[in-house]
Amino acid sequence: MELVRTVKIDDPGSLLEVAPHAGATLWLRGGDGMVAWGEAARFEISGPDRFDLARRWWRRFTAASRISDEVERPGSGPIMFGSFTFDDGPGTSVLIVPRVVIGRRDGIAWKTTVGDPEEPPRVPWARLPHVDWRSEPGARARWHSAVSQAVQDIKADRLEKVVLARDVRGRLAGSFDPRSAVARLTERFPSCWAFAVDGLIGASPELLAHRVGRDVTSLVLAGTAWPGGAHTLVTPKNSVEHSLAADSAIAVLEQYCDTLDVPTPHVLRLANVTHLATMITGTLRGNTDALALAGRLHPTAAVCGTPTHPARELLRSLEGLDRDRYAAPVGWQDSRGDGEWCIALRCARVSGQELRLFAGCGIVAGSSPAAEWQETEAKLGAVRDIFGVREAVGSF
Ligand SMILES: C=C(O[C@@H]1C=C(C(=O)O)C=C[C@H]1O)C(=O)O
Repeated sequence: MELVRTVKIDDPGSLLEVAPHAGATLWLRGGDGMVAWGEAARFEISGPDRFDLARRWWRRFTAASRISDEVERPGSGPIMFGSFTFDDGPGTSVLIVPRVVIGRRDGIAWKTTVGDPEEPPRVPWARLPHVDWRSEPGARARWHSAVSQAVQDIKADRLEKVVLARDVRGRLAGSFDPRSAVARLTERFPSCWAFAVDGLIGASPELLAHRVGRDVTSLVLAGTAWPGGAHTLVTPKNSVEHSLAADSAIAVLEQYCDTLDVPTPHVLRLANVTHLATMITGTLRGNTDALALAGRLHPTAAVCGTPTHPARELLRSLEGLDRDRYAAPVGWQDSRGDGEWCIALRCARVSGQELRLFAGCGIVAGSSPAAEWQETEAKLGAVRDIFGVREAVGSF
């Protein structure tokens, strides 16, 4: 039985600077969050039951741990980070229990250790390498025909909305250090959740499920405008796209919450795009954990469509894409069941020297292929642009 110990520590300063090497797990927002390293346990799963299997495994892990936690806040004590696949298959979802976690939230900082880990050597940050982007002949034509087909299906009342996505691949010309990538992302997207979990890096603006005790929050985004493209965010098309996404989250959260507050949508401004956003808050009826909520919410109509099943079938046939861990829950959970699960958007999967970026957008009856292409380009810019910036920002 391993001892999981959390102690209060002095403010560590920049959390990113504390991460000792490029293999660290990172979860940051507005300067706070957690950095973690080492692996006390790892669990890989696939299939339609992946969320329930993950929760069961996590319950067993925490039940088998001896816990000493002098902080007792969300994220302290035993914690796992996870990244799930969008689809039931192929691909694996992963949970990682780090050996060491340094966290900070609301002015309180802590260190959690599992067992008695050795201090790893500190490896200086590597600059972000040059990327050779792969040219994709025919990608634009394929996109146009997929969007046109989706619009036809929607006009023929086969469904109301489908979210179509595409990927862009590149080859890294040198070694990749997620600390450098996340540093750039947090600078450019301070209101987003910047992460590096098992080779998935990104800065997501969309919170699928956040649970602290009985309080639940879900930030639903859908409806996008971007500089040089669609200037107007509040249009009938975007309002339809948005309300379908919000409704899909409300329909699930209603089943678990005694009270639910759904304000009118607000405008979320990011460096590359603006979104219509609805911040749903609720009070849980029972003790549903954050990952259970995320698993039930996934996939919302922000990343799949309405109704869910036909949209999922249509996107699968039109995209010709393995979404891998894009557009699926990424986040963390502690032993109390508190946690923070985002939708992995504005992200890239790094494996070896290969880099794969993803972006998608909601298609409704009023969508045009050219505008939706531009929308994916604006969203892809979130990660693509960090490779174009050459100045150092951390301790390289
Ligand atoms: C699918 C993505 O984004 C989602 C789709 C949006 C839209 O269609 O307007 C907006 C925000 C996200 O919910 C993505 O970034 O890849």
